[in-house]
Amino acid sequence: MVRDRIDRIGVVGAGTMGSGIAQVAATAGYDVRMRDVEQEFVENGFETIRDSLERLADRDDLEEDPETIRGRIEGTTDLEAFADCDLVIEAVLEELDVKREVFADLERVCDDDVLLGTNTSTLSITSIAGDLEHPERVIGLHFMNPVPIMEGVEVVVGEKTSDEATALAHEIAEDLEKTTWEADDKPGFVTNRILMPWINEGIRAFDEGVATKADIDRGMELGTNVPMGPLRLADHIGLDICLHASETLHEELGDRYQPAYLLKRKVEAGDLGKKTGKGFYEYE
Ligand SMILES: NC(=O)c1ccc[n+]([C@@H]2O[C@H](COP(=O)([O-])OP(=O)(O)OC[C@H]3O[C@@H](n4cnc5c(N)ncnc54)[C@H](O)[C@@H]3O)[C@@H](O)[C@H]2O)c1
Repeated sequence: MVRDRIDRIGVVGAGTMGSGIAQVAATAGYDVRMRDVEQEFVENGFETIRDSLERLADRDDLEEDPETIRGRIEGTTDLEAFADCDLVIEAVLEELDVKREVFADLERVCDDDVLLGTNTSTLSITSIAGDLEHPERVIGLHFMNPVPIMEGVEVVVGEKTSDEATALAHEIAEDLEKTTWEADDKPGFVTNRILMPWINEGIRAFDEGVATKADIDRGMELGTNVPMGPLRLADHIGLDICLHASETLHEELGDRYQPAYLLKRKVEAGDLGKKTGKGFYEYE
């Protein structure tokens, strides 16, 4: 059984994705509790939300004023704040042990009929829910970055996820003005299974001198009608995140998912893409 009346949504993690999920939930009219481990991280999350709402308001993309939307989000470091949430979405670090711990805590604090979503990019939903008493209400709700802009949400169905939980996950995502597709709990789901080898091949093509980085990106943008070529997209995602996702897929799916050498070297050098000002390109 999962509760289908959702008034209050909990978000675990106030980082890039957690703050975005909190923002779209509040924009859709839900009360939101956004939790991180330190107050400073909660404040950073609010700053990201403030900037994003202001940009959307400047473009006339909001139906309410930013302050009203922002006022629906309560920031906290207290786990017990999730006790009266009707749905909780986890967006903490991409580490299986950390996520399993978060879900064990959520199972303790939340009622048994509360749907629990994870925003994992590559980890198995079945493993995340493995030790729980009620794994049937755990599902992948894989939002894309940046959450307020990207329309898609990948719904990932674990071995034990119930049909009822799956139907509710689609419904909620659509209520947040997103469009969903569904994937089985196989490594990388649809998106990262196909995206990560594409990015790695773009990096190898650059490393092996097939073309300049600008021409690799231009070739893929104009030649295949994607908005960003592989090197520019990797910089936007973060090269450390691409490497981590590629390593997880490599472990699960074998050699065809081996990360490119140059991706590893860039991460070792601390050139992580747009967020550090330098990846394959330089940023102001
Ligand atoms: N960044 C992306 O492009 C992207 C896209 C899709 C999915 N994801 C996935 O979303 C998840 C979050 O990624 P992110 O980029 O937002 O990471 P992030 O590092 O920006 O944020 C993670 C936040 O979680 C917090 N945290 C860690 N343990 C916690 C706990 N026990 N309770 C509460 N908060 C905790 C951290 O302090 C941090 O603020 C990951 O699983 C990632 O794979 C990321």
